[in-house]
Amino acid sequence: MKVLVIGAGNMGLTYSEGMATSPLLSKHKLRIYDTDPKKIEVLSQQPEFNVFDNLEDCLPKADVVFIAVKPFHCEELFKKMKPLINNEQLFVSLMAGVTIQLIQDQLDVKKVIRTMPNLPAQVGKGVTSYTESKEVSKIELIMVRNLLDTTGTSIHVDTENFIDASTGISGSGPAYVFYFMQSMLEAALKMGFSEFDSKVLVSSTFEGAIELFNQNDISPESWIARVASKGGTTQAAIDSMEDNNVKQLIQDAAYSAFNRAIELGKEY
Ligand SMILES: NC(=O)C1=CN([C@@H]2O[C@H](COP(=O)(O)OP(=O)(O)OC[C@H]3O[C@@H](n4cnc5c(N)ncnc54)[C@H](O)[C@@H]3O)[C@@H](O)[C@H]2O)C=CC1
Ligand SMILES: O=C(O)[C@@H]1CCC=N1
Repeated sequence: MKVLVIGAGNMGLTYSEGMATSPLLSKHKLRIYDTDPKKIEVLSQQPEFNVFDNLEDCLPKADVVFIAVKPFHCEELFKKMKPLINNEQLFVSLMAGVTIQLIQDQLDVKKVIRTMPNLPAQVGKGVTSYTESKEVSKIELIMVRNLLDTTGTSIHVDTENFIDASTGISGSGPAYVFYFMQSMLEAALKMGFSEFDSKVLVSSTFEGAIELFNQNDISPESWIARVASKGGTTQAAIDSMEDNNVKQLIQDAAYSAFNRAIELGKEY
C-alpha cells in the first residue's frame, strides 16, 4: 500500500514515524510531501521515508493520503491537489475543525476519514478519534485504524460532532495537562526548590498519579479522597480549588476548544 503524508510538522511527522513501522508499509516506503525546503533536506536523510518536494511525483499514485497541514493552509493545498487525484484514493485528515463535507467538495472526492490525533503520539501514547464518510468501506476503515494505532490507541466515533468534542478533550488536552504542570512547577520554584528538584517533584507526581489511575478501576474523585485527610493539607488545596471554581473553569476551557473546532469548520 502506498501511503502519502502531506505536511511533516508536529503531527504529520509523528504519524509518519509511527506508520513507517507498520507491516502495511512493508512493500512501499512511506511518502512525505512538505513545502518547507529545510524539512525536505533533513527528512531526505532518513532512510525510512521517500521525501518529495512536489505533489505531481507522489500524489497521483498514493492509495491513502494523510493531510496534516494547518487548517488555514488547506484551501491552497486542495487547489494544488485537485488535478492530481482520483476517486479511488482515500483521504485521511488530521486537521482540527475541517469537515468531511468541505474536503469532499473542495477535492471532489468521496472517501474521507476525519481524525483528531494528539501529541503524545510522539511517544506511542497518542489517542486518535476518527469517523468516516459513508463511501469508506469497512476494510479501508480497519486498515486506517491499524495505521493510526501505530502511534497509540484510537477510538471510532459515529459523528463529526464527536471529533470536535474530542478536540476539546484529547486533541488540545495535553496542553491543559502541561498548563497544570507549569503552574505546579512555578509554585515549587517559589517555594525555593531548584529547577531540577521542581521538575522531579512535579513529573513524578503526574506520572505516579496516572499510573495509579490506569492500574485501578477507581475514579479520580475516589483517589482524591484517599490522598485527603479530614482537616489536612490536601483538603486545604481542594477547598481552595473548589472555592475558585477551578473544575468549572477547566470544563469551560474544554468547551472553548470544542466550540473553536466547530467555528474553524465554518471558516473555510
Ligand atoms: N499539534 C497538535 O498537537 C495537534 C495538531 N492537530 C492538527 O494537525 C495539523 C498540523 O498541525 P501541526 O503538525 O501542529 O502543524 P505544523 O505547523 O507543525 O506542521 C504543518 C506542516 O505543514 C507544512 N505545510 C504547510 N503548507 C503546506 C502545503 N501547502 N503543502 C504541504 N505542506 C505544507 C509545513 O511546512 C509544516 O511542516 C493541524 O491541522 C492541526 O489542527 C491535531 C491535533 C493535535
Ligand atoms: O490547537 C489546535 O488547533 C490543534 C488542534 C488540537 C491541538 N492542536
